[in-house]
Amino acid sequence: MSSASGFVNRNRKAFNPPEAKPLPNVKPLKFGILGAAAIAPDALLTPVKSHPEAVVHAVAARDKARAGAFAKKHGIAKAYGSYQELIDDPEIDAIYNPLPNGLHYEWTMKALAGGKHVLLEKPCVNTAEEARKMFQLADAKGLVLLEAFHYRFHPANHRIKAIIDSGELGAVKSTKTSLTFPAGLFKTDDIRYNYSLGGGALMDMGSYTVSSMRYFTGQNPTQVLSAKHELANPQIDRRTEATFALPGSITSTIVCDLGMPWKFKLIPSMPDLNAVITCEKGDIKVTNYIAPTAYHSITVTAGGKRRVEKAYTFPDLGEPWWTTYRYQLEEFVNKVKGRPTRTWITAEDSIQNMAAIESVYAKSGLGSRPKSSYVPPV
Ligand SMILES: NC(=O)C1=CN([C@@H]2O[C@H](COP(=O)(O)OP(=O)(O)OC[C@H]3O[C@@H](n4cnc5c(N)ncnc54)[C@H](OP(=O)(O)O)[C@@H]3O)[C@@H](O)[C@H]2O)C=CC1
Ligand SMILES: O=C1OC[C@@H](O)[C@H](O)[C@H]1O
Repeated sequence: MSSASGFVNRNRKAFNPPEAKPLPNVKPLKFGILGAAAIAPDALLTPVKSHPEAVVHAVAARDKARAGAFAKKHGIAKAYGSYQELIDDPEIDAIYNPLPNGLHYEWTMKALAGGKHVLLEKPCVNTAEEARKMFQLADAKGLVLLEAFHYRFHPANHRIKAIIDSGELGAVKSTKTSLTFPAGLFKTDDIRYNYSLGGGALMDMGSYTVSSMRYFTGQNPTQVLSAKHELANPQIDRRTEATFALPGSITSTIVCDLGMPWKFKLIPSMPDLNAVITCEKGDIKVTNYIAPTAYHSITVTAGGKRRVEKAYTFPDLGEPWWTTYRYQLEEFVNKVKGRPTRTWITAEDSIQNMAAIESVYAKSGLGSRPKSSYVPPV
């Protein structure tokens, strides 16, 4: 297939996937969604269509009419006017939590207390301490809790990691992971610009740049060497650039931006969705590690030679049109059903990611996003 027709076919099917037939004699995993959030269609509603063992059974919104309209639009059986009512629905097995970051802790704790598995949007909470408490509760209850770092589940990112781990290029010396978008994508009243809801570029786009830095190097940072923000308001970073020291004399740079100013106020700046991993004997340049289904390239340069790789499927799993979210759903269902998973984001991984994010805010002086005021019952 030519790369142009491959691009068109992949992206057409990614948004309109062929529908899977339910498996005979298998009880599907029933999801409930907290909030009629903008990300829910891409992250869960479309992926479940091609999964034979998952359905979205209910949605809750603070306003019942909003939940009803969302349910009607997406063919969801039930709509609730409060999040707790949905958690209390005995038919629901798993909660998808795409609430603003500052509400992740409270509603994930409540969902776990209600005996539900949770697929939780990134970043998992506002602080590492809250992350630890949440994963402790999941563990104590024997429930699955996954921070939805969907990019990790895609074969392209597995391939990058495999090239690094093969030793072909020698030890990693430095990395740069970026995620920047031009101004105009998010309005000024967006949750991302709201401090009390856990906003900030580093929390939003930056959580991926920190996560991918930690994934590609296989290390947690030991020190923040520099942290620089451009502010949208006194507490909110519109852009963050930071450098870290990691074990093995690795230096890593992250760059994230919620809205880069347009050039001459006329030309939108190009998004940067790229990663560069520089090793002793060569380097890997990745375009679009974050949504590789759309397109991506993995360019490996070593010993005067250059090759370009792509990976849309695993040899034994996936379709070229499977999105990162579809691969993630596959593993979430596997985990809940007690089957082996090839990719997982562990509790410690999520906790360390939050710790690294907080360390940047501490270095710059901007400070961590506020802890939740929710106190779980003893
Ligand atoms: N995995 C991914 O690719 C992406 C993940 N995300 C993550 O998903 C989460 C939601 O992002 P997104 O869908 O863009 O956000 P939205 O603003 O579209 O949705 C957030 C939802 O939170 C609910 N909510 C509850 N309390 C508040 C409040 N005080 N203010 C505003 N909303 C409130 C609203 O639900 P209600 O319907 O009840 O009013 C709303 O639907 C974030 O954690 C973000 O980081 C976002 C985009 C991409
Ligand atoms: O998770 C996300 O991924 C894509 C971005 O557009 C968005 O801001 C972010 O929340």
